[in-house]
Amino acid sequence: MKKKGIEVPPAVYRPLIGEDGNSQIKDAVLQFVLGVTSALPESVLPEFAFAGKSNVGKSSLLNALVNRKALARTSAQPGKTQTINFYRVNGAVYFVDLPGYGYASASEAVKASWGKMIERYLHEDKQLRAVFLLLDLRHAPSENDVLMYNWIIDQGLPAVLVGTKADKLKRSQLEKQKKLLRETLGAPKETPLILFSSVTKQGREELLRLVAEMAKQASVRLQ
Ligand SMILES: Nc1nc2c(ncn2[C@@H]2O[C@H](COP(=O)(O)OP(=O)(O)OP(=O)(O)O)[C@@H](O)[C@H]2O)c(=O)[nH]1
Ligand SMILES: [Mg+2]
Repeated sequence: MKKKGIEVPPAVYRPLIGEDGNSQIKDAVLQFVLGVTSALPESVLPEFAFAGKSNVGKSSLLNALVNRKALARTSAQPGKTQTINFYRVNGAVYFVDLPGYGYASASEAVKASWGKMIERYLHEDKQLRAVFLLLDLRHAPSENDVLMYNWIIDQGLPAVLVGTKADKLKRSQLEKQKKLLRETLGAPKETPLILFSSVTKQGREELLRLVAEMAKQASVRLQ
């Protein structure tokens, strides 16, 4: 398969987060948009993908991370993001916004082609360092969430669990949900689980620290 020849400027590494915990993100741009038949970009920067059910808050989380209101389009209606969108951040990493799964109103054919597109990206992309799996803290993980989690692990990729919409729950409920998420997915305690809210920005610093740390490490893929 012919890959798109894409010029990537030499990475001028700028940290994503300062010692004081403040964001050091100065620029975030949409660089590639992949459709069902697009070739994967030949990127040289580490990539971090955000996966999860439609409406779980992937695009909102991305905006919160880079401190922009509407860089990634969000919507109260599920099925907003329909392509794989690569955002280059600080010239150092890509944040990759994936279409959501489990979007009930999409036709079977559309669901199948999105599924294949996501699967191909997660399976073939060489720069992918980790997949952040987003789970709505108000619900138990779905069958699709469990499948996705296992699929990430089977690909030999590090998974990071992110419980979203933390602002909607009380502290006591949060602890219960954390336990439920881990148990349902069968995730070991070594797998990070971050509570996140794009409204209060809870979890933002923790998530950026994790990305910054993983960006420094060599690719983990055996391929
Ligand atoms: N209260 C609250 N609402 C949120 C949060 N994150 C996202 N939302 C809302 O949830 C809805 C879906 O958010 P998106 O970011 O578009 O979700 P998505 O996962 O990108 O959805 P798809 O692109 O359809 O897969 C929007 O109405 C957001 O405003 C959060 O942390 N707290
Ligand atoms: Mg989206």
